[in-house]
Amino acid sequence: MPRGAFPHVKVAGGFVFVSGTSSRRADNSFAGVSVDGFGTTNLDIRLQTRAVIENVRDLLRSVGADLTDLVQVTSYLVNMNDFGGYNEVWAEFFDASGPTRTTVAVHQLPHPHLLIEIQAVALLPSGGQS
Ligand SMILES: O=C(O)C/C=C/C(=O)C(=O)O
Repeated sequence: MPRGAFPHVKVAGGFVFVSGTSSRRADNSFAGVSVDGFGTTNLDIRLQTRAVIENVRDLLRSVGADLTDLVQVTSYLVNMNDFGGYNEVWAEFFDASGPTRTTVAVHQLPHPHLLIEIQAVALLPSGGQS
């Protein structure tokens, strides 16, 4: 469920628009977040990036598209020091034939445990024709 009055995904004009997506799971916990025996919270950019891309993939599949249909991605990192780990996991899913990409660092994301959020646009495989 979105945490506000907006959809996770919207189809318009043959394109699929995916709202800012995090590593949030259905139970509202986050992938890539763990708390050790001392109560210290550890955030993992690789696990979060993988979960975010998989969440985007699930949203695309819910409207008949997939990661291969992505044309444009904007990634928001809280810390550009995470760029290496993020980029490494990105390469597990995409190569230079994948979507155009812009990566920026932002001051904050909607939850303090989030290191990354991704917003994306895909072209419906059918071009919107049914
Ligand atoms: O909170 C999330 O899991 C994903 C982020 C959502 C937004 O960017 C938003 O609420 O606008």
